Amino acid sequence: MNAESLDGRLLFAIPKKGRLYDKCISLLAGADIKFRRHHRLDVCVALNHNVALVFLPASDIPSFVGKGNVDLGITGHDVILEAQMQDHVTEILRLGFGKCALQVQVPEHGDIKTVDDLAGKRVVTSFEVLSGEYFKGVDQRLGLIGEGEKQGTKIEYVGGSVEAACALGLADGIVDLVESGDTMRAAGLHAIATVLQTEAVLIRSTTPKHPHLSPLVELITKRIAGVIAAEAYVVIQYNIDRDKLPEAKTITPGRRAPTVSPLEENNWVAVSAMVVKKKAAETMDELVRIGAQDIMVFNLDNCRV
Ligand SMILES: Nc1ncnc2c1ncn2[C@@H]1O[C@H](COP(=O)(O)OP(=O)(O)OP(=O)(O)O)[C@@H](O)[C@H]1O
Ligand SMILES: O=P(O)(O)OC[C@H]1O[C@H](OP(=O)(O)OP(=O)(O)O)[C@H](O)[C@@H]1O
Repeated sequence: MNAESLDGRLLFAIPKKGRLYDKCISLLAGADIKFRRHHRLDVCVALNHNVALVFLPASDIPSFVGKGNVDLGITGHDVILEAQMQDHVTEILRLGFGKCALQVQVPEHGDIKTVDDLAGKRVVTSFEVLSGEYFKGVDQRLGLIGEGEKQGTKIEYVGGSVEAACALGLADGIVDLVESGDTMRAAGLHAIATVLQTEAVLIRSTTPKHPHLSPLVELITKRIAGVIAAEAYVVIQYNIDRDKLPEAKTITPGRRAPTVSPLEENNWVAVSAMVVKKKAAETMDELVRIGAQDIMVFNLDNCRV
């Protein structure tokens, strides 16, 4: 790989490992962005687009995109705020994975029960900016900073294994990401407040360095949006008496409108519509209740919405 082979290509940053990696790789496949990554190389050109993929730590992606070094990226909403890049990057698409919450946690059986109890004590985190802002608000409200002798909450950075900090005597509480809560519970902690909800997002620079690449950014965005929608929706198809159609349409309104076709049977129609995958079973129950028959549900491989 040399610098010339990247010339003129759209640079697209992907997390090189961690929680977002696998999902990003399957999104690229769904969007038909083909690449062959050589062992240990963090940059590779796409085989079928004017794109080069750059594999970076998720937490570095906001500043690479924000400063215009790369044109497009996938990372967590949380790390954009932590890198203070929210004014420099535009979140163009929420991706529906990497969903978790940044939470304040304390030992389950300790004396500290609330955020106010923790204020003024020691907090360990990998999110020192977001935690600092959060506790600044708490400290101000409690009068711990500003006038007088009292001390504000002490925020200390660690790069990983944050959940061990209380047991090791380094902290009275921590601020860390929680998805299932397994890590938190295994460490004997529980959450007492939520700082932020987050998920993975597709981002571009707010002031792009290569505006001529905008059509390619839009094409990739539409393809990725299609992959996300295909994962979130199913197609439901059923037959129903035409007299029940108004009710059926309220149960399956589709994204724009349901497709209704006449059947070769007096007064019966076939209906098909996109339905949110999570609500498919519930929707089928409601259709059965109003007399629908031959109800079928199909997964989508891909779509454009
Ligand atoms: N348990 C989780 N569930 C869902 N999303 C998560 C979870 N943990 C982290 N994320 C999301 O993934 C992003 C990257 O976190 P991750 O811990 O995978 O990154 P990393 O620090 O680059 O990897 P590693 O911890 O292996 O060094 C986070 O900023 C967050 O947006
Ligand atoms: O609520 P849970 O489902 O248990 O997920 C939360 C854990 O996931 C993340 O770490 P990860 O496992 O990605 O590893 P890391 O600590 O090396 O970042 C996060 O830092 C928590 O430790």
